[in-house]
Amino acid sequence: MAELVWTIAGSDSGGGAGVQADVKAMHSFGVQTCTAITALTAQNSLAVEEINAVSSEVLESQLLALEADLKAAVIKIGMLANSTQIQLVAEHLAQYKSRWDNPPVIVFDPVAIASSGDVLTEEDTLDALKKYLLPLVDVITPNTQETQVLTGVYLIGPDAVREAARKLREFGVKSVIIKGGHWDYPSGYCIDYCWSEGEEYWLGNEAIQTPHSHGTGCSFASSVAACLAKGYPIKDAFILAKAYINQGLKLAQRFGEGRGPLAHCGFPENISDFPQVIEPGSWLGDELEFAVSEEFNFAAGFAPIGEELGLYAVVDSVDWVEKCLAEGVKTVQLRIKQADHATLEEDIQCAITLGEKYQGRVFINDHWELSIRHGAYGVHLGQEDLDSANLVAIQQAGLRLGVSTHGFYEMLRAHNYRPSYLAFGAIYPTTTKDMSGQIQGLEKLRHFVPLMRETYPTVAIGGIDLTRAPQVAATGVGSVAVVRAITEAADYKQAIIDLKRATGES
Ligand SMILES: Cc1ncc(COP(=O)(O)OP(=O)(O)O)c(N)n1
Ligand SMILES: Cc1ncsc1CCOP(=O)(O)O
Ligand SMILES: [Mg+2]
Repeated sequence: MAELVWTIAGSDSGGGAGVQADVKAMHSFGVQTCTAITALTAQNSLAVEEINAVSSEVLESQLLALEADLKAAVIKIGMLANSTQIQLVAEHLAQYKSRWDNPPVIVFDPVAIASSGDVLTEEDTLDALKKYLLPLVDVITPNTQETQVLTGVYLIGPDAVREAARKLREFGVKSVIIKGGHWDYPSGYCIDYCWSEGEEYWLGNEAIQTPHSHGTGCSFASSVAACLAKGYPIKDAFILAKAYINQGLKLAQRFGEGRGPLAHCGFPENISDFPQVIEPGSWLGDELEFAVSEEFNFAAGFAPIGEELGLYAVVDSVDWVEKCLAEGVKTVQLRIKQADHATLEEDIQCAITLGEKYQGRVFINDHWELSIRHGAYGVHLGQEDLDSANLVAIQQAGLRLGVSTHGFYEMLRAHNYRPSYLAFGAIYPTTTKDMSGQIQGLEKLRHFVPLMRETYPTVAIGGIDLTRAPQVAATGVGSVAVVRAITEAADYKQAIIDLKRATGES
């Protein structure tokens, strides 16, 4: 069943912004949308001619109808025409938050100023917003101007952006996304910022030059809302919304004499529409004056593998490495997690030698220094390891690098390093490792694979067994990685034959 999202916003008769944009963007991400209209604006591509706020009764009748029967997972709020509407909506939201079994996530796009420059709200709304609405908001998505109006902070650089986000949190907002479409810092780039649960995320890409950008703010917030309803973490909702806007700006057309609307073209499927995850030490990171740690040793472009990895056995002993290689598994990982494993170096050395003997690809999990020392085929690293491992040394030693990713943000972060392969996980719940909160499912895997398979061999891992293997392989992923499906099989030799057949390898 599709997830339900409401938009409480104004109607744009020109069709480019407001609820019209919201419904299109939400549809692109596959959620069901309900609407509560706050105002009927008379506008076209040139200007907002008139704003007719609906009465409190009309607005409330819509909310009452929806709350009685169509409760939302996420509620996106756009234009609220006056302080009476702000209070009314806030009262309802407060009730939903306290009374619903599953309280809705509130995404607020503080539509203060339309892209044509017309002010869409009455002047006394600012105080009402701060007093009644902001304390209920989970995610706020202001643009540069709106941020400045709400916080009084002029966005002259990254520290000012952080300071503005801190001020917004003081109003009670939980997470903040500040859109950089009008920021132009560094010149010619569009930089966006997200703060959530103590973490900050920066995304950037070259600004897309088009006059046809009407409705980008509404569409961005609606994309975030839809992705949150779909269960994506905020960092993934952030990057997907950004990719959606980039895609829509590239394909936007003129309608009328003024600014045309953003194009709505479905779930973003082209890697070139995704922004860069900005990290310390990158060019954009330097431009934004990100602090670089002493251990920093960025490297990108690791030795290629040249083909898909096929059935991939992830095992915890040399004995299992040999058993899998001997049965014709072409990719095997030695994953020893005990810190005090007495024979660690010896085992790694043996696994590497076995890989050479059977002409298989043996990856070593975590232990990159020993992998370099003994000339492993490759190493597999997690996201955290990317901060601490000596990537330059791994690259210079010619080792292949596999990187774990859990979602779109991590996938785009890993892409900065141009590794030898990308792993997506965990696809299903697993007892092998605590992956709580990181289960991706098949639907997300279906989106990851086409984005990356032209550039990298791709691997799916987590909870995959013989019954699930065919549907995982059907996503087009190049490799299925398993632990228990081999090591806990009644007959591991038969399991290897069956898994290979189920994934189309033989
Ligand atoms: C093929 C493959 N994919 C993902 C992982 C997980 O690696 P990592 O994130 O480093 O976690 P640990 O395995 O170290 O717990 C993997 N090992 N192999
Ligand atoms: C190491 C790892 N990384 C993500 S899930 C996982 C474990 C997969 O094990 P299993 O195949 O037994 O579910
Ligand atoms: Mg690891």
